[in-house]
Amino acid sequence: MGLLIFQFVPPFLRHYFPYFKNKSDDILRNIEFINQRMDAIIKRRREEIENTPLDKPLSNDLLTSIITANTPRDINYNKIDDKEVTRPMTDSEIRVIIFDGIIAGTDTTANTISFIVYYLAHHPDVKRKMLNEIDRIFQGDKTRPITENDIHNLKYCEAIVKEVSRIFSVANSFSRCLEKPDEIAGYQWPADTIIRINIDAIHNNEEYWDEPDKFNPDRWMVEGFEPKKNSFIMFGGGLRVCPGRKLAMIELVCLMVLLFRKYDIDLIDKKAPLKTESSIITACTELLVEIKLRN
Ligand code: HEM
Repeated sequence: MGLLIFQFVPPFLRHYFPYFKNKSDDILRNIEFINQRMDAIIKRRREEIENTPLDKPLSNDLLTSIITANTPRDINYNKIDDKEVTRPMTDSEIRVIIFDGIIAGTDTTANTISFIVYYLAHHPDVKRKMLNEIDRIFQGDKTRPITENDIHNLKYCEAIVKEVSRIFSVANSFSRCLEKPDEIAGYQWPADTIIRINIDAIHNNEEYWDEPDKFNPDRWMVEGFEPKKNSFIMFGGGLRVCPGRKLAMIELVCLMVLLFRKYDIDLIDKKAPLKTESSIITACTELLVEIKLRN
């Protein structure tokens, strides 16, 4: 709603029509609150970094990496000779990056894991195969940290993430604006036309996918399999492709391991349809599950 009101409701209505004014004022107050909180967090971390001697390690997290980028703490410091590209980032730039990550990277992964749980419950053969992979790699150890090597070996888990996202993508569309007039699908379009690219339609198109309606993670396991160009766009594509795609994949595969190596998760009601609501993303509105410790 926040995004939509500023995109579609003209400033006059937002400034003078009480219904829209109250809504937009509310959102602006929330943004102000979030900005202040984030600025305080950034300031505190900057101070911690500045108070840590150069030869002592820093904590290994995104905020620290962004603050130290292009400073002597950065392993790539001085490797590029362009002063504008290589200056450290200001607090407001850092805030925007972190905010973008929270906005774009929270609901997307959270809803995708819900869809994964739903599809696994409906495909016991796939779930069994996934558990075999997890048990083979972790040998029944339910607590050891997941390593980078494990992530590379969890191929079937990755195939499940891709297949769930192909058949039920959390991002249902994304947009592009034409810079100049162009022909698309046999029609002429003027410059500045906004095109919405329908991810679901492309992921379910028979021209690109064999049996598109079939939930089949094994299609991703075939040696050398690559989807046709631009036919798998869960993360968009081109210059504006999702910058969090690798992080998202790692998060989702790790979450699958953390949940399923320790717990048996099933749906309370297998006959209930997946309840969702679609706007900018498709969100899961309810998923009742039963969680038991695995033997
Ligand atoms: C399952 C998880 C995710 C999905 C399905 C997803 C999907 C997408 C899609 C479809 C786009 C539009 C790309 C385009 O226009 O070509 C996008 C953009 C973006 N995503 Fe993600 N995303 C996910 C997770 C994340 C995470 C974890 C982060 C960061 C922590 C992130 C940050 C962003 C940002 C900042 C953009 C805007 C990029 C731009 O406009 O240049 N996303 N994402």
